[in-house]
Amino acid sequence: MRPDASPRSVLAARKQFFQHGRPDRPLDGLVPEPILRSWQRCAARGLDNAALPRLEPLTAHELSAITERHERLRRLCRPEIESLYADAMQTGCVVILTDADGLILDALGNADFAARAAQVALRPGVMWGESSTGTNAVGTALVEGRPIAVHGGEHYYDPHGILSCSAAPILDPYGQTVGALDLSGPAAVDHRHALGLVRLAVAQIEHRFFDEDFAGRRILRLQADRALLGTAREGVLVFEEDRLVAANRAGLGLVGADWSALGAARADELLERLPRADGQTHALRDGAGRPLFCRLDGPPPSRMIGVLAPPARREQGPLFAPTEREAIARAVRMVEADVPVLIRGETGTGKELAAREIHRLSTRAGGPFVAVNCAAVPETLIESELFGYEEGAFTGARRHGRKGLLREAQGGVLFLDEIGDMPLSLQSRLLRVLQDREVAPLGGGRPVKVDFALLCATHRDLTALVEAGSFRQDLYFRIAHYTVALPPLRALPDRAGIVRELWRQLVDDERLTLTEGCAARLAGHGWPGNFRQLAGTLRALAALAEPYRPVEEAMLPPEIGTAPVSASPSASDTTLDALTVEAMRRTLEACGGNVSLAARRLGINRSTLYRRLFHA
Ligand SMILES: Nc1ncnc2c1ncn2[C@@H]1O[C@H](COP(=O)(O)OP(=O)(O)OP(=O)(O)O)[C@@H](O)[C@H]1O
Repeated sequence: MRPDASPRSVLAARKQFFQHGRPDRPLDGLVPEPILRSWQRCAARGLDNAALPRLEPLTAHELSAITERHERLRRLCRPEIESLYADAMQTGCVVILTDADGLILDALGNADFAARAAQVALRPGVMWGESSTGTNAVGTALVEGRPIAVHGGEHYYDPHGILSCSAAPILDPYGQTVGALDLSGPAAVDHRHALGLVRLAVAQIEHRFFDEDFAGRRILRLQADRALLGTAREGVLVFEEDRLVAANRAGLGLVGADWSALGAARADELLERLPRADGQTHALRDGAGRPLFCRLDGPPPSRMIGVLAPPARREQGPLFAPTEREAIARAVRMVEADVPVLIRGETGTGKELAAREIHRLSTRAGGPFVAVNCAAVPETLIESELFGYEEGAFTGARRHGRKGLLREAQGGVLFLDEIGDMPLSLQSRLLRVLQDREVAPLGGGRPVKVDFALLCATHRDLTALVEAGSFRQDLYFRIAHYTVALPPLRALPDRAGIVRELWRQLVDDERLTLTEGCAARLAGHGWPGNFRQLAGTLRALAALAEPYRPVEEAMLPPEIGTAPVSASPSASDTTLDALTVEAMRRTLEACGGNVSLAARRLGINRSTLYRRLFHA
């Protein structure tokens, strides 16, 4: 128990506040100010302290969807949770991580106390926001926006008097609250170091956000105490084109600024100068003349001031989860052994990208990759396209005939996309080619030996097509020896991570970023069009975004992420469409009507841009 608020004074305060019904009267310092403010907020909401709080725990399914949305937060917090866990085990506590609303995502720690804590619903899936659960460390820290300890009777609800809790909000580098970390134990035990431990852990977690989001960028680390530079207690400020774009609380405090300085304050308004980016400690003064120790990490000076550094080369390439990567690696071995591979997955799940990846990783990488979309080529042309023809084979045939795509894939990979749409007659011809390993062009030419690896893809259920008689069973057996099944985006773990990584890959401007909340909402959406649809939306958001103003949830169509993750296309798709067209218009305007330039910026074809804007 904290020395400055004895159980007796808290009891007296409760009596005065709850029994004598004097919520507006100061309690003469019987409880700390933030606790009194919180009691007053709760009383104003009509919460009854003597009753049990109304709890509506999430179902296991809902909880798992929400924890998945917060995968990045959980990942970045894991090392601190684990080290606090060791402490919690010894002191009979639990470590708790919540989202920004106070919903418990994880609770780890001493089993005895965890069982008692569960009696007051201190467990995953339960909301500990102040408006529902009264004064408590998590909820009140989130409302007050700072670390807070709530001991025993300081909790609003009587049954929570068995708890002693210390919590601190976790902020991202843009000042957005993304969650809270809490250490809770029995009220009877003295946990005087708990708040300090939680504070330190949160400072470390917030540093980790910087390490991940701003690796290789201009990060200024600062402290008034030289010995604290390089520790979790150092301040952090990030500058872009000499303007402050991200910070932690300590960093802002040290230069006398607040969150409104982001995107607005220039380096020379906050500090006498920026030190050289040499990783050395420099002594300088802040804007008000107070001494500080600073270290600037990041790109060399010539790229630092005034000029936006050219974007660092990003890690490109498809995003596949470990399971799919393993399936692709096995597919490569199949290809080496001349076994055809079938790639299955809904539209936009990356079937063609997977096929290209298999080609890239195989010993056929030096050979061609020939892709044919069996659904897109007219039935009348597909035979000649694939098998080629001799000169004069039919009216309109090219003078010297045509080799055909099967022969063009010689030494490489032939990728037959939408194989389920291949006409039956051609299926027989393809089967013969696969058996004989030779192609006879239309018009009676001599058969030619072919050597290609076959990859096929489909979003359809080929076995159902076989049963319906529209797909040959023998061809099915021939092409489906080994199958790579690509899951829909909504079934993948760490979708927030995927959203961020795809954003990094698609948006060639590091000044444009997404807030945590925005990434989480995007991650929670169902995306019936999978990666293709998500990529389109991210491009649209990027076109609407402003430098140094992270894209916030408010910029998303309201339906995104609020509907449960489901397979069915939702009404949001029409809004997404509108958002896309709006983004196209704005980009075209920004490019002075230059369609080619606008299309390049959006990463789409000119023809697509024309079609969407002028023939909508
Ligand atoms: N794993 C991935 N990582 C990154 N981007 C992806 C991934 N999968 C798909 N995409 C994006 O989605 C677009 C569509 O991918 P792709 O054509 O490979 O999908 P598909 O499953 O073959 O689609 P369809 O069935 O409609 O032909 C790509 O251009 C790319 O922008």
